[in-house]
Amino acid sequence: MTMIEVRGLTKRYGLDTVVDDLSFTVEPGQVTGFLGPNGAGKSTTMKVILGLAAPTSGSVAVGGRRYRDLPVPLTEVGALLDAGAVHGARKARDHLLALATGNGLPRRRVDEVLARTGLESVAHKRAGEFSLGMRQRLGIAAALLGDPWVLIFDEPVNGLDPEGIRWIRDFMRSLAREGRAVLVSSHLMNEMAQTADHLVVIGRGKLIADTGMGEFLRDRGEGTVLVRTPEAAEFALRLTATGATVKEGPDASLVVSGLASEEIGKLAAYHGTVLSELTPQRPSLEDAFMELTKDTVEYQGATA
Ligand SMILES: Nc1ncnc2c1ncn2[C@@H]1O[C@H](COP(=O)(O)OP(=O)(O)OP(=O)(O)O)[C@@H](O)[C@H]1O
Repeated sequence: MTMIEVRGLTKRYGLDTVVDDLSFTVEPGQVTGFLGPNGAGKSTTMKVILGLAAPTSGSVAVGGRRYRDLPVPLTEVGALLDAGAVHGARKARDHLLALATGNGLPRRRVDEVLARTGLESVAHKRAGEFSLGMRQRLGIAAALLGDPWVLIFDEPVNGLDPEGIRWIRDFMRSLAREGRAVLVSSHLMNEMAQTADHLVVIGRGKLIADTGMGEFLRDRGEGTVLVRTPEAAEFALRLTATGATVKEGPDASLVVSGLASEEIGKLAAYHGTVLSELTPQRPSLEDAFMELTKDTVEYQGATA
């Protein structure tokens, strides 16, 4: 069953069309990356899904229903929009308890989500004393209170250190493995490549791409292979003879395209060529994303 369905969504603020006839779906059991440059309309779309902003036209459904028709919304969809939103003077556990009782959810859920997000030992600390990473965990704990099948995270890794980023990434993947639908926004392609199974890319409120992550990576080229050998010139000739394209890389290395690393290794073995490095290079996702969205970036620098 499709968990989030956005159909022909348009949102205008005054004369500005912030979301423009946008349609996409978010499926269960996977992380869907919602990607776009700053100001593309990601947060606005998420707010409409969560009933925090009304669509100008079009529709959004969560589990087949509009947000406002969900009897207990927290049990259907949880969201992390702004980690700073927690009242700083409140203790973490009290914050979650207030949310649980206010929404008619069992109190035991508070301890369950504290455990799940690794916050048990700081449950009695004030949220104001939390680091950004801890505040994000608290926000995620709140989103999970109602054990919802749909989760929405707006730029959850912004400003986090590598450990915090890794934690959130693994957490989102574990939620998807449980069969939940996870929609997560970012303006960083590389971040998405490590997290998302599916990609929805928007620019200036319009859909630019809606594709599986694997498909996106394949379409953006096979990538290249970095090769180092003391016999660079000779091996380069052998490579080009097979139809591969060879360019000079950093420090006298070779950058090979059109031939997989396994084939390059076999070729070297056949000719008795010593290789000191054979490294497949990931296609530059950030470049692919910039290329995709370049016409939609609102404010380009003078040199762009
Ligand atoms: N309440 C509002 N009133 C008027 N304009 C708004 C409002 N909310 C958002 N906007 C405008 O809508 C556009 C899209 O904003 P939005 O926050 O949805 O983009 P975004 O893709 O989430 O970007 P970012 O990554 O910068 O948060 C921006 O130009 C923003 O100024």
